[in-house]
This record gives sequence, structure tokens and C-alpha cells, in this order.
Amino acid sequence: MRPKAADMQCKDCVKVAVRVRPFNKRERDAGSRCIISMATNVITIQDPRNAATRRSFSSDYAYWSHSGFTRDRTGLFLPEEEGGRYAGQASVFQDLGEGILQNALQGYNATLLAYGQTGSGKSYSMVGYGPNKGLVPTLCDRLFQAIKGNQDRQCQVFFSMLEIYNEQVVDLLSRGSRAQGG
Ligand SMILES: Nc1ncnc2c1ncn2[C@@H]1O[C@H](COP(=O)(O)OP(=O)(O)OP(=O)(O)O)[C@@H](O)[C@H]1O
Repeated sequence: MRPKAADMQCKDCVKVAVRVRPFNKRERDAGSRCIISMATNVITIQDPRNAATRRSFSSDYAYWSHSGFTRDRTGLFLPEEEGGRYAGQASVFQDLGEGILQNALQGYNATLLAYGQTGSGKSYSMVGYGPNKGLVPTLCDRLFQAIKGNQDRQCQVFFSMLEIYNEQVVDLLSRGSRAQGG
């Protein structure tokens, strides 16, 4: 049965999300100051040399993962306090992954695109590290669980994962095609 557009999870079907990661060691050692602030989905960048210069923009989702977190014994990042503003992998999945999953189960194609400079947190959000599983493995787990739980239906899954680095396209699922760096 062909899926109908009206059955899709969202009307405009393109969602843009911004995530602010914690400082890395180099940034902490340099005594860096965070120049980003967020109020719901409005993100403001403040020029640290000029208090009067700030730029604001909005996106569909804005995730504050810069501070307000703790790690449990397994290494899982959690909000420091219940209801805290820190956005962990689960809340990102809830907003961005869940709709893709439901659409995929109805036969719709979906694309997840991460954009940002080196070290900005693309791999963390897409794939994750250790117990902090990112969007792709969580989506795959849930997709294959759902397929397993519905044996009446025959499903075919097509999946590709590409990286564009220095204007070169790398197939991340092909052994030996890994680009240098990135
Ligand atoms: N939301 C986050 N919470 C905690 N740590 C994070 C988060 N996002 C990124 N990090 C940490 O920041 C570092 C850089 O992140 P990551 O490797 O995802 O960057 P990247 O954009 O994929 O970099 P590259 O383009 O060089 O591959 C990693 O050590 C990662 O664990």
C-alpha cells in the first residue's frame, strides 16, 4: 500500500534543530566563556568584545547540552536535577527520531543531516558515544524491534550513511573508504 502524505508525522516535514555542546578540555583550559544563550527555540549569539552586538535566530528545536548535566555510573549524561534544562540524547530522539521512525514504519524515506565544524558534536548527536546512544543507533534498534514485533508484514529496509568532508563524499558503511581526519 502506498503511503499517503496526510498520514505523515508532520506537515512541513523539515525540522531544523540546534544543539550546544559542553566545552571541551581545550576550551575549559583556555577559560572560555559561553556566548550562546537560548530561550525556548530562540538562540542568541553575543559578541564577547561588544555587549551591544548580539544576533538572534530561531529554529524548530534548540537543545541546551552545554551545562547542567551529570554522569551516572555507566557514563550516561543526565540533567543535574529533575526537569533541568540539559537536553540528553533521549530528548533529542523524542523530538527528531520518533517522527522519522513512525514515518519509516509507514514506508516514507527520511534523511538526517548534521552540519557543523569539526568537534561541534555531529557524531555525538547522530551516533553517540558509549551509553549515550545517538539518533541513528536508537532509530535502528526501534525500527528493527517494531519489524520483529509485526511478523504479518514483510519489510525491506534501505539505509545509507555518508559523510561530506572537504567536499569529498565518503560512504561510512563501506570498510576502507574512511576519509583522513574528520
Ligand atoms: N551533547 C553533547 N554532550 C556531551 N558531550 C558532547 C556533546 N556533543 C559533543 N560532545 C563531545 O564533544 C566532542 C566532539 O564531538 P563530536 O565528535 O561529535 O564532533 P564532530 O562534529 O563529529 O567532529 P568531527 O567533524 O571532527 O568528526 C566529543 O568528545 C563528544 O563526546
